[in-house]
Amino acid sequence: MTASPNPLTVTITGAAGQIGYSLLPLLASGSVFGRHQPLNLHLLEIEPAKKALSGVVLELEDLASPILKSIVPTTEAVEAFTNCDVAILVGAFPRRPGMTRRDLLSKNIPIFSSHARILEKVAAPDVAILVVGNPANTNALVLSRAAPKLNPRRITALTRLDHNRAVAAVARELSVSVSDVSGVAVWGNHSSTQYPDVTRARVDGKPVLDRLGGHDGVAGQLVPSVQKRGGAVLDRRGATSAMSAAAAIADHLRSWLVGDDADGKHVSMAVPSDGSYGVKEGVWFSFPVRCPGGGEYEIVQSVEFDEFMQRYIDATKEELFAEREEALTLLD
Ligand SMILES: NC(=O)C1=CN([C@@H]2O[C@H](COP(=O)(O)OP(=O)(O)OC[C@H]3O[C@@H](n4cnc5c(N)ncnc54)[C@H](O)[C@@H]3O)[C@@H](O)[C@H]2O)C=CC1
Ligand SMILES: O=C([O-])CC(=O)C(=O)O
Repeated sequence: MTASPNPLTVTITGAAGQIGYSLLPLLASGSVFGRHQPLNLHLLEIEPAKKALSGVVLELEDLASPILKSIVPTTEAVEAFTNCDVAILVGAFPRRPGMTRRDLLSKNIPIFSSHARILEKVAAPDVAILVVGNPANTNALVLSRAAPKLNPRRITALTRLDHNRAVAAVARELSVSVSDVSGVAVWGNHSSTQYPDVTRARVDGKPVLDRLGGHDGVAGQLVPSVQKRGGAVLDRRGATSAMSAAAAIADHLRSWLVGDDADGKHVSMAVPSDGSYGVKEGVWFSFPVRCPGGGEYEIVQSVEFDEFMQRYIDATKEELFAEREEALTLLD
């Protein structure tokens, strides 16, 4: 996506929530779509958050951003999604204590299917959609089922936060700069079954698995620490990750829609499975992808699985197909 003199219309749902609050300044500063790309921001919230949203709008105005051409706060999804080029779907029903993933799904299916139907009708025809609200992978599937006219390749879900967590963990462990780390990928679901694969990690192009403790070392420490990182933040902050989630949304959109991986590194993104690596079609699965920019992506095809890796992939794949079955039952 090269900067266009025409404003890009970006819709953020759940805009007055914690992630919205950290994401909006990144958008307004131009650090996502570029400092010369004018933006219209459409901010969707639910009625109880209307007043808080109006406060967020005051702050957005006070950023005095030269690229913000208009700000539309609304509680009407049709108004929010009309002509939108990019939809960032953050607004979701939150997980409450004691809720299972099925309970969470049943609360979120109506939200994502109703947004899907409206997006299909009123958004720009090639709207690019990023699903953030949890359970993100399966909400993306629900969205696609409810809006069959939307191109599934234009619907992605966020696992870049997990990817960034894994890259940062390798860098910390080896006391190197994150920019020297490559070859890390996150596979599967944005949940504790995700597989953050650091077995192919490289620093300055050299393999580092041995320095990370080999298969046993990473299975005992680094992998579970990335899988449970969201819980660790929740435990200390008393709230879920928001600053790092917003930064990951910015990274995801930049890679996917602008294209910033010219240095040859791949990134991780949940995209519709196409049979790659034995993941049958029908779920949004996180794969390593390369993004040339302009909304294209290619799943990296060259990774060889050993038994160690296959076990993790099977576990996260099974969870996603089980979530799919539950979602399809609830959708019927
Ligand atoms: N995929 C990922 O890596 C991550 C996903 N998340 C998920 O992102 C979501 C949002 O997180 P936070 O901003 O921290 O939550 P939050 O609760 O602070 O904000 C969510 C906002 O969504 C709004 N909302 C609820 N239903 C809505 C609807 N139907 N339409 C429009 N807005 C609606 C709420 O009023 C609230 O302001 C959660 O589902 C969370 O689990 C959070 C971190 C990482
Ligand atoms: O469970 C949540 O809402 C937070 C989350 O996804 C994460 O931190 O990865």
